[in-house]
Amino acid sequence: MIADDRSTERDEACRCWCPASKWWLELESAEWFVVWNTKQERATAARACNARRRKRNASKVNCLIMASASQSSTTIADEIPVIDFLNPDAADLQKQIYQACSTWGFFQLINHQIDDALITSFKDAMGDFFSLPYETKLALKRDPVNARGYFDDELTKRRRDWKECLDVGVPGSRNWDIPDGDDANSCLDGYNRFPSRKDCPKFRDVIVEYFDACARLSDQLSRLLSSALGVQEGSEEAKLLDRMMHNHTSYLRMNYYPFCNVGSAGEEKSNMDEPPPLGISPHRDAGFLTVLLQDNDCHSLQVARYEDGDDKDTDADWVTVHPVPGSLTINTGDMAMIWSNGQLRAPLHRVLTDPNKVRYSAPFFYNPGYDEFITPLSADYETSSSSSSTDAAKYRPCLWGYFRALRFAGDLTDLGVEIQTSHYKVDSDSNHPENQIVLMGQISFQEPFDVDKYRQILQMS
Ligand SMILES: O=C(O)CCC(=O)C(=O)O
Ligand SMILES: [Fe+2]
Repeated sequence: MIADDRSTERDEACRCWCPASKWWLELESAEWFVVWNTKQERATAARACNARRRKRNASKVNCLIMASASQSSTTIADEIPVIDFLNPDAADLQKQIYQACSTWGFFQLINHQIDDALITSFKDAMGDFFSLPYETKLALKRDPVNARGYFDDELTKRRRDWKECLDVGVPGSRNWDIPDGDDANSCLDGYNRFPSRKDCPKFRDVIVEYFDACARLSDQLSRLLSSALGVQEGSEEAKLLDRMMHNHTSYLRMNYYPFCNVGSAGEEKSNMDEPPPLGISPHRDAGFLTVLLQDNDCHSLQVARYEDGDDKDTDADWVTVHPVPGSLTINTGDMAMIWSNGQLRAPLHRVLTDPNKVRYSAPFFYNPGYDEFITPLSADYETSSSSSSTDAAKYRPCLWGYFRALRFAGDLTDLGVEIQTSHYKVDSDSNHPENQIVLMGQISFQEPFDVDKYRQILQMS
């Protein structure tokens, strides 16, 4: 049984609150409550609900499926692969990573070799930062000409997230010793804004050390993925990764999710007749891969489960990613999906809010150089028949600096539809592949991108 005692007070429409998913359920009949105790029953319920939703052309039954996934999360979470980085069998390690990234797009990495003491200091540093007075954090606020810094007003897929963040990225000079605001440090994403040493004495040193450790780990993971995809070391195709090691444009995001006792319209919990807001709305990470440090106490990250060959975003079946103690959660992003011609998945995921607990997390986004055109590996733009020795390319080349600038613009301000990899599918009629060339002629990747200045071109796509 998943609903708490409020379920006994269901109204005509059989609405009830599901504490497991923290979501309202709209049900047509009470028998739906009891069918979710096993995975098999849950799958049957999901199929029946989908059929019912299609028939009624309604969106509400979605909630039922989301809730059912997290209800049985103790068993389902076990299915997100746990991979041991110290596996002595290199071929087996590659295979496991490939399998995880081509199905779930997520796995949990144990024995990742980032020091426990560093992780503890990093978590303490995050806690210190987010406990600063709001005005102190606000003084570091990001803006339309600097993507880095503090913010609490991010939009994901045009909806405001329930979180506070601080973004710190690799300096333009690639040298952490040069002062953050120095011209040498500016790049498309702007420049870093750290709290003062007076406010957070050890913060900068700890963040830089953790950042560098994540970059090294990301490089190792990318190479394992690349070998698993059959890319030969030293080959032309491997060069993207060689360059990425030196020209990556990664950033580390520190997330703080306050507990949430309001509905989506901001009313008090007692009056709530809307589902609560989300910590982060469903999205895919834009870069190559993400190294995520999760919160051991508050488990709110959910990933969409896909059936074989299924690539739909609607009707997602959500599975909670309970962090294995000591692990880092890894997922592949949009650029890995394009690069692998769709063999690796950029998984849809979201973060729930919690009515009682705060949560901290820190994704490190490992991103290519701004000027890289990410192109499907060993794929051919001429090939249309499956009898050819190379696969037909599924995506057109994607300029990372353009994709990143547009994603940032969409996080900051509502531009209409957010840029997605689907806009680069060979059969898409989107203007992005052409617009990226136009924009490339107008901007410099060594200068902060100005969202307001290029608003017109951003909205053209
Ligand atoms: O907080 C989390 O666990 C995930 C965060 C996330 O998905 C993101 O910041 O892109
Ligand atoms: Fe994410």
